[in-house]
Amino acid sequence: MSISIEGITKHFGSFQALKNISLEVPDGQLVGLLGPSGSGKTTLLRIIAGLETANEGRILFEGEDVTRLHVRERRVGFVFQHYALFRHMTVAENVAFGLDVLPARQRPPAAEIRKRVETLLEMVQLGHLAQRYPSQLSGGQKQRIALARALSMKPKILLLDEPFGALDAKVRKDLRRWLRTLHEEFHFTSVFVTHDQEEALELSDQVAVMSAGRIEQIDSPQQLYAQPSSRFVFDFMGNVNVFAGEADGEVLRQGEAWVHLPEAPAAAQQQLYMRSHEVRLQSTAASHAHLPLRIESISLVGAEVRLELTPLGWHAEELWEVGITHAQFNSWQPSRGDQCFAVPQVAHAIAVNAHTPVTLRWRAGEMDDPAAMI
Ligand SMILES: Nc1ncnc2c1ncn2[C@@H]1O[C@H](COP(=O)(O)OP(=O)(O)OP(=O)(O)O)[C@@H](O)[C@H]1O
Repeated sequence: MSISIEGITKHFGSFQALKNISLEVPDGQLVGLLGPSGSGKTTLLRIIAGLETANEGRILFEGEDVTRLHVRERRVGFVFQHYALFRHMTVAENVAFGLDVLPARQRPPAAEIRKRVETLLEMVQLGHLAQRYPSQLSGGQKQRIALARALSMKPKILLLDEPFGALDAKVRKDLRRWLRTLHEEFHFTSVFVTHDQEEALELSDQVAVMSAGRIEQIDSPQQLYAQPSSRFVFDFMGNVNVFAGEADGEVLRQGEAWVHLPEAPAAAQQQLYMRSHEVRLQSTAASHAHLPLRIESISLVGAEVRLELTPLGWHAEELWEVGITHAQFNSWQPSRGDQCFAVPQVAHAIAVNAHTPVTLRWRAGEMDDPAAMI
């Protein structure tokens, strides 16, 4: 079932929490609402659910206007960060709860409810815990039960508010993978809230990045990462290396550092944003960039070796961070205090008062000195 969000505005007194939000969630998609605390994610989710009313705008499910429908009539499933299971009920009773309390006319026969609960518990792989009480479950298990309970009403739409927020990193990762599988198998449409960019990128078909009550960008995870449409999205999507300089023709300079841009920029004051994988390190400067750095720290992070670097003879607000492979690390054998040069492969230029970055690429070949490559 598709969800259309059309021009939603929400005020709390004089404070405007949502500013003209529009978003299309196609049938069967999983859409993540990503943004810092207070950006309006939960408020938007509650408006979709019918737990909160908007001041302006409409919500449509499969083309039908549900803006004025009561939460019960919208028939959506919810999962919240805090599992909210009933402590005095067993796992099976918790999952059956929504069905048990239906008016007699709508309630399925007891045998069917039992069967449905069994199927749901199998689905979340917790059939063997049916007779336990919530206090006897781990956090991850409780959250799976909460999900089974939300699915007991066979919702076509499932809304999740930081569903894995309170769990440790390993359990979160397992649950994400498992939610994705469930989603594909049962084909519901989901909107979930998170402030964790890794979670949003891993789970979503589309991510809506929110900031101060607005949607900054809606895109697939790949597109969002490759082509952030604003400075805010860039900053929010994880570590980024910044070189701020003054353009002199095609050359951007600051202190002893310079970068020869593929073309002269429109404005003199520019910032180049480069993600860790868009920069290489060399033992000498490349022909198009002179960005000397000193190694501050070296840490092994899973499959890569991450270096933190300080600019030498120029300034950056934050340390630079570049990842290299273990093979590169082993042949180079760098130590703290060693010097090297950053070589941008791709950079995103943002003029000082501008909002939207321009992506710059240097032609391979003119870029690297093979002898100096690390
Ligand atoms: N009932 C309310 N009354 C007044 N202000 C509210 C109310 N609910 C939310 N707000 C305000 O609206 C803004 C958006 O809140 P919301 O909970 O939607 O943000 P969020 O992005 O989900 O944040 P978080 O990640 O911290 O949960 C916040 O500034 C919040 O203080």
